[in-house]
Amino acid sequence: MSLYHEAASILTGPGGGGSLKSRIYNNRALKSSPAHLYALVSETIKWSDLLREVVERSQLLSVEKKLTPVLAVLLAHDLLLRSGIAAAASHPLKLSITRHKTRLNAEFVKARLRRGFSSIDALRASVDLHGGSGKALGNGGPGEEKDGRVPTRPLPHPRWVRINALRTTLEAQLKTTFADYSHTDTLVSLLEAPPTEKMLHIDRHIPDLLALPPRADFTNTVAYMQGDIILQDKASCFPAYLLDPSPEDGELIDACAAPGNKTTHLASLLSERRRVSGTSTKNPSIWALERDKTRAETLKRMVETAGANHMITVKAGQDFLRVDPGNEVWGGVGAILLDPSCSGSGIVGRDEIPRLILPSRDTERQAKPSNKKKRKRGPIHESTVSGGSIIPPPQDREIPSDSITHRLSSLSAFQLKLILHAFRFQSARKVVYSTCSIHAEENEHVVIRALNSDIARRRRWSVLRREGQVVGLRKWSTRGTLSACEGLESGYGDTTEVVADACLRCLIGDGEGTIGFFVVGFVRDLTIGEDNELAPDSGATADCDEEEWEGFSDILDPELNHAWSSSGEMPTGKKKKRKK
Ligand SMILES: C[S@@+](CC[C@H](N)C(=O)[O-])C[C@H]1O[C@@H](n2cnc3c(N)ncnc32)[C@H](O)[C@@H]1O
Repeated sequence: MSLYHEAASILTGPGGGGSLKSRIYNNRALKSSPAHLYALVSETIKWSDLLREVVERSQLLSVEKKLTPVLAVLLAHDLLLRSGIAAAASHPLKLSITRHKTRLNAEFVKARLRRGFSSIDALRASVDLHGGSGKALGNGGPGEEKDGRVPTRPLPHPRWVRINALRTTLEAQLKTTFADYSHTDTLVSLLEAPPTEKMLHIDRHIPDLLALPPRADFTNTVAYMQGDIILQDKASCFPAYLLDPSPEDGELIDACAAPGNKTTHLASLLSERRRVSGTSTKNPSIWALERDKTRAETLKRMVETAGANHMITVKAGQDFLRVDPGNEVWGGVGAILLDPSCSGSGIVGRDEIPRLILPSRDTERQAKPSNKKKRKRGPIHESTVSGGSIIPPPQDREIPSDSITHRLSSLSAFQLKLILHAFRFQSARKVVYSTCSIHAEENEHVVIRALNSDIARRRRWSVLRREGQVVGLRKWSTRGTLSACEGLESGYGDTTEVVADACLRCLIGDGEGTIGFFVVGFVRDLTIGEDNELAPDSGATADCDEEEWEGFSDILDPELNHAWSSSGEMPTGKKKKRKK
């Protein structure tokens, strides 16, 4: 049996327990060198997300009928990432892949560029850092276009705690809940300290945000139970802070609100601004829209616990796309926060298990997305390698073959629709859009399409430039990926560089302790009227079909430091068991 057939049998055969390494090294029936086999299998798993894409786009499997998806990714790995196929020149496996070398190479280059990497070395560094080509997607390489800084080793994820200004102050919490904590100036020293150390770091970008050691648990504290403190990842605090809500904005909409982290953050920021400016109003000024009625219940409870009932009106079951922006009810809305469902690829922990992702043979479907609505899809892996041990694919589960590319394309179409819909609100002058995705398709590409839209040009929407951003985020150094921002149509006022610099990205594992995240602001110049040269707005987005696949909603997990869980776990004083 060749090296590749042996590797394929390891990847698709029954697990049998033990680590991947021990299973290879202890298997005396294998003919290939264990070191060679282990390197091939583990590296192919790491690169499989990208290799899957290359194989699918080259249509290799529809031509080479004898190749299985596993063999295809193994061979593509050696052809594209190593020195070539380890087999005799006339070996049928070698021939089956080398005759497609040119096309595979071209698709490999495109896949690299789609992820925003200018060189193979930068892509390799990111894949090594993140342990996979899926996680590296769209990151633009950690620091690649910034300062070439690639962290040498991953640091643990801190616990982030947001102080809720509706109920308390940072000073009060430092004197009570965190009274016996020492302070450190740097996040790195906090993360390098023993996990039991009572230490905190006051964040330098987001006001009222604290970093605590990864294992710190506050869910039993009075402050947590009464909503004085909220567990919320740092990146998740960017959108409300970037929107910078002020009394002059009038009313605000949080269009995709549940479970309510960003809604309550908006309320906290706004109440602080009101307090400082002496503006007082008893009227609610934030509309929290949530399409999913069950999730809206969690939202309501979160709003209540945060003490924000007097500021927030929850519209349970309300689809933002079904709201008429011209209706007078919304006439006072000056700012909109959009944090829609996304692929969730930036969420730490969700994708920690390295997975073998295999290509589909169904290239016809790849070329033409199905029109079926709302089909939820499962994971696209066949085998899962957990902590180095192989878990065979569940026998009773259909193995869906849809590609990530199609998921991203339907998600991004939906995300764009939401932005264009927000642009239609008569008095809106600020929109913030965010995702917990690392994919450029859901981030910079959506921004460019939004800026190129008729409605943006007609109503004079542009990006919120870096110099106009709140001070903490102006200082944030990781910006949008330049190459992913190309494609601005002529006539748009800002350059690609300005747009990329306006976008903010959070990277996993770059030492800042965030999940993978993207956020951008749009602003509208109300001093000049609409551009009537352009065709009148048809309002068409509201009538469009829903997206095919909804993607992840911000499933909040106390273990991962994302506020309360989507199952509705709230600070009741009793810990409920979460469903896994
Ligand atoms: C990523 S989550 C939002 C997380 C929330 N912003 C937070 O920070 O807690 C996306 C939410 O948007 C909701 N959603 C998706 N499409 C929507 C739409 N068209 N109108 C209203 N809500 C929508 C989903 O049900 C989901 O609860």
